[in-house]
Amino acid sequence: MLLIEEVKYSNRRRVMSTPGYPAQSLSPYERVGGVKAIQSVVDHLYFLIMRDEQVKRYFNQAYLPSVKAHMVKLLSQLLGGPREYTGRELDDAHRHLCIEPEHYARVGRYVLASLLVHHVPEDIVEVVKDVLVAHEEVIVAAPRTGVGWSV
Ligand code: HEM
Repeated sequence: MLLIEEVKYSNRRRVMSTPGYPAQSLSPYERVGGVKAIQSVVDHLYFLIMRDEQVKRYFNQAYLPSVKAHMVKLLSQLLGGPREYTGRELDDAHRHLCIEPEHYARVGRYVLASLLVHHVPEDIVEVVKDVLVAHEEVIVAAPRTGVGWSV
């Protein structure tokens, strides 16, 4: 089962209606700038991860272009974009890595930092943060919730 599901937004922003154009509501995916913006966020995320001595070793055996492509699709789907994620379930993708809780928190902070430096609206950052907290137990070896989530 894919545990990260599309985030349902109750507070979809209404774009001001222009005479002749109907009001539209934008998904979080559209609000952040679509796939190009999400690719930039993910590039930045792995830039940070691969410069962190504590976490980069987990990726020694990984084929990074594929991991990044899957992360782009997962994040896009989470934010209400196309449902195109074809990677493994998150528990299957991470179980063999025996990830420590503090390393999950480090990567989580990098996710949030990457969103912030790309000027992703704060309400969307908050939703991603909630998703990260909620999915720690799927990804880490022995979860210890609630550690180190401030950026
Ligand atoms: C923060 C939440 C995380 C999400 C949403 C996430 C998401 C993903 C996704 C979508 C993949 C690709 C799956 C596939 O290709 O089938 C992946 C792979 C991977 N992730 Fe994560 N990940 C997270 C946290 C972490 C953390 C904390 C680490 C290590 C410190 C990590 C290390 C890896 C590695 C090494 C792979 C490649 C595994 C392999 O190829 O066997 N991930 N992750």
